[in-house]
Amino acid sequence: MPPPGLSDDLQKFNAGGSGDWFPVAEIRYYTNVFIMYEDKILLGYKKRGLGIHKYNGFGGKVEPDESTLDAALRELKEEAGITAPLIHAGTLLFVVPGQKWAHIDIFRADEYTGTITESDEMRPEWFEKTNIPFDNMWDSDRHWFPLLLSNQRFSARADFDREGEKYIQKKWWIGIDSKT
Ligand SMILES: Nc1[nH]c(=O)nc2c1ncn2[C@H]1C[C@H](O)[C@@H](COP(=O)(O)OP(=O)(O)OP(=O)(O)O)O1
Repeated sequence: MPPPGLSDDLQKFNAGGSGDWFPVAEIRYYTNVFIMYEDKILLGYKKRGLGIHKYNGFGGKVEPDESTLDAALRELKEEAGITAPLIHAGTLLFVVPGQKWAHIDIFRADEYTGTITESDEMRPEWFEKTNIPFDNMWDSDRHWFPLLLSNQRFSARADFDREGEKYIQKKWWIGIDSKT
């Protein structure tokens, strides 16, 4: 059974961790964009803020007056200097006790236009798809990346305990979204 917050008709891909799911909280919407090209994927090294020193896709909060897709395009331009024909790849619920749930819409594209440019927030860097720096990324990503890379839509939930500045993954559940 998928955990609270995910739809009932997902096919389980993997799950792990222990304990109870954290209680329901208000949702805040975010985006995250991954650009692929041939055998490579573009990640950004985060230079400031939450997730500093981790590699991630390009993204951030959805503003009240914009669609999720518009937010994803805006963040891709702001953080990496490019634009791309984005496809919705999946969603991730990032849950930390005492905070709003982050509902992250994840997009992918296999091409882009513009010149990849470092920003104040992110330093873009290409990685071979066979050599992704999972040890230097959010811990949940290694569990859903196989679906992102194989073009299978997914919905995932990852609950993290917070210890000071550190986020420690406690429990996760990844499902394949076969509706689309
Ligand atoms: N790849 C990822 N895997 C994961 O498990 N959690 C992620 C994630 N990317 C982001 N998160 C979580 C961390 C954070 O709580 C939330 C939003 O993170 P972001 O880095 O996108 O947002 P920012 O706070 O930088 O937003 P902006 O200031 O609008 O750029 O989602």
